[in-house]
Amino acid sequence: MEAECVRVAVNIRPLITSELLHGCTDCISVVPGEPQVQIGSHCFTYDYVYGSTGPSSSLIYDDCVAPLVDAVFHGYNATVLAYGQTGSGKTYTMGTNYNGEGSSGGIIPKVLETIFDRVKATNDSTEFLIRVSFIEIFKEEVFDLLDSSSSKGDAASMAKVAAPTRVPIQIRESTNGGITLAGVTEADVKTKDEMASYLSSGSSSRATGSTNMNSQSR
Ligand SMILES: Nc1ncnc2c1ncn2[C@@H]1O[C@H](COP(=O)(O)OP(=O)(O)OP(=O)(O)O)[C@@H](O)[C@H]1O
Repeated sequence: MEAECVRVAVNIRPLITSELLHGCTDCISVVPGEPQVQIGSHCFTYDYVYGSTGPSSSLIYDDCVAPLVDAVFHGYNATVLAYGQTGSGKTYTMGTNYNGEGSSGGIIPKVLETIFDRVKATNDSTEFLIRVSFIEIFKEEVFDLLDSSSSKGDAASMAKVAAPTRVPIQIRESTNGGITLAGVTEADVKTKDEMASYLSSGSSSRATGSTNMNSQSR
């Protein structure tokens, strides 16, 4: 593991069709050979920069995520957090909309694949228990996306809205100071396909507001 507990990578997405049609041009450039970007006269340095004229985005998993999956098998906890304004490419980068078909370059599908390949390759005397939860924080409330009793968003609509009947779950602090999500679904999964199907059904329950910047997302 690297010495830093938190490492930050920037993934610069290419301009999407609607931006090209509006005559937009890139506002960000990568400083050659450096994990640094330049916007106007300002430079920002990160641990990694991908996309645009920098290293290919396909390297993100191997550089940033594979060491975390490996650490999980050694008893560590790991988090991959995508952060950015609407339409900046979080869903694409994470592969959240992956439905199990074909291959996706996203981070989550690759994590699923690695976990199950590793379990398969591990000595039969080791028992693994893999559970999956999928939650959404929407307008400061937490929703369980794997709760089958909650209504789903209207998948046919381009502009999905929060289903009004969804009941938020409570965030609680346990006696040992840990944070728990009261009653959140923790589904046991035994195969990659099973895990991908939870990802797919959970994704379809997300309450995604359509904005000018992400109306192409799906
Ligand atoms: N690296 C990339 N290469 C090509 N297209 C990309 C890339 N990243 C994002 N896109 C495209 O840009 C659009 C917006 O991306 P995405 O939906 O992932 O944004 P988001 O940050 O998840 O938005 P929101 O917060 O509104 O959900 C989509 O059409 C997506 O396919």
